[in-house]
Amino acid sequence: MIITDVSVRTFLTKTRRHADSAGHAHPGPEHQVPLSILTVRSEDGHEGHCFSPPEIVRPHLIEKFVKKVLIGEDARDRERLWHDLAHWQRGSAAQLTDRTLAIVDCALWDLAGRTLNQPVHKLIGAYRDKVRAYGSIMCGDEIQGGLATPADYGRFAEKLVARGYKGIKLHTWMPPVSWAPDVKMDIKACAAVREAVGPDIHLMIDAFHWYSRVDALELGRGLEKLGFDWIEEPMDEQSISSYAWLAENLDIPVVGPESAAGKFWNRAEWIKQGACDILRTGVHDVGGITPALKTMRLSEAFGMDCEVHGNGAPNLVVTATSKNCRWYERGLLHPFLEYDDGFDYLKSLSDPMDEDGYVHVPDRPGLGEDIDFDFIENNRVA
Ligand SMILES: O=C(O)[C@H](O)[C@@H](O)[C@@H](O)C(=O)NO
Ligand SMILES: [Mg+2]
Repeated sequence: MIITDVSVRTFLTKTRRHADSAGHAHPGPEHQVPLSILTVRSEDGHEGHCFSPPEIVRPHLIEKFVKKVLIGEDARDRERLWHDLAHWQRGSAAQLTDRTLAIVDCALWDLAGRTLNQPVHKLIGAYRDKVRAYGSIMCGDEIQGGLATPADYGRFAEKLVARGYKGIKLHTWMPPVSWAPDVKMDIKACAAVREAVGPDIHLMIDAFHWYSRVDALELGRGLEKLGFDWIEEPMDEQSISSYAWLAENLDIPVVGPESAAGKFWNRAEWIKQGACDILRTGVHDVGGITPALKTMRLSEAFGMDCEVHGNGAPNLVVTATSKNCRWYERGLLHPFLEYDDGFDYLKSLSDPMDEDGYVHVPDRPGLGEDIDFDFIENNRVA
C-alpha cells in the first residue's frame, strides 16, 4: 500500500458558529467559512481523508513536511510515519504542530479502513459500538435568551435531558464577556442546572482556563456541594504543580490536561505528579488517533479514566476502542443551534445520538464519515 499522493481541497461550508476574540464558539447569523479535506492516496487507488481548518494543512506544511515523510512509504506503517512526522516538529520553527500530525494520522487510519472496507474502531479493536454522550454546552454569552444567565443554563439543561442526554458539561462565562470570569456566577449557573435536572444527571464544568489556585479551589468546593462529576481546566495547564495542589485539596475529580502541549509524554508527567484524577486526551490535542490511544492505555495502566476532548469521528473512534472512558463529548451546544442538523458536506451525522443518550458508531468503512464529495466539488475554492 505505497502512498503515491497527498492533496488538499478547500471548499466553502455554511455555519452559524462564530468564534469570539478568545476563540470560543457562539451562535450568530449563517455565513460561509472555508474548510479543507486532506486526502492520502495509495498506489491501488484507495484514498483516506480528514477534514481540517485550511491553515493546518497549508501548502508549506504539506510540501515541506507531510509529502517528504509520506510519499513512497507503506501507508500501513502508521506508527513509524507518525514518529517520522513528529520528529520534523523540532526543526519546523514551530510551524508543524500537533494539529497537522493529527490530520495526517486520521487520514492514514481512514485509508486503512476504506481499503479494507472496515470501520476503524473495528480495525483497532472495538470495546463498544455505542458510547454515552454528554451535552457539551458552549461558553456563556450575553445574548438575550441564550446563555446569558444561570436560568438560561437551567432551561437549556432541561431541553438537553429531554433530548436524551444523561450528562451535561457547562462551559461558563469567559472573556470577552464583559463581566467574566466570575467564580460565584459559575457556581450559580451550576446550581441552576443541578436544580433543573435533578440529582441523577451527571454534571461537569469546564471553567475559565486562567483562574488562580484560590479561585479554582473556591469553584471546586462549590461544585462538590452540587455533586458534580469533575472540574476541568480551571487554571493554566502549563502549571502541573498548580493542578497537583488543586487535586490534593479537592474531593471533586480534577480532569486534565486538555490543551497543554506534550502529547502522551506530558500526560505521563501529569499522572506521575498527581495533577489529575481523570486524564484527558483528544485526537487534535495530542497529534492523532495513534497517540490518543497511547494516552488511553497509559491511564488505564494507572487505574484511571481518560476522557476524550471534542466531538467528531476520530474522537468517537478513540472512545469506542477504550474501556476507561465514560463519555463522548457531543457539542458544542447552544439553545439557538440545532446540533442534529449536522453539516452540509456530510450526508449524515458522524455521531448520531439515540433518545437514551447513546452515540452509535457508524458501521461505514474508515472513520465512518458520510462525505458528500459532490458538495465538496461544487463548492471548491482551492
Ligand atoms: O475553551 C473553549 O472554547 C472550550 O473549552 C472548547 O475548547 C471545548 O472544546 C472544550 O474545552 N471542551 O472540553
Ligand atoms: Mg475542555
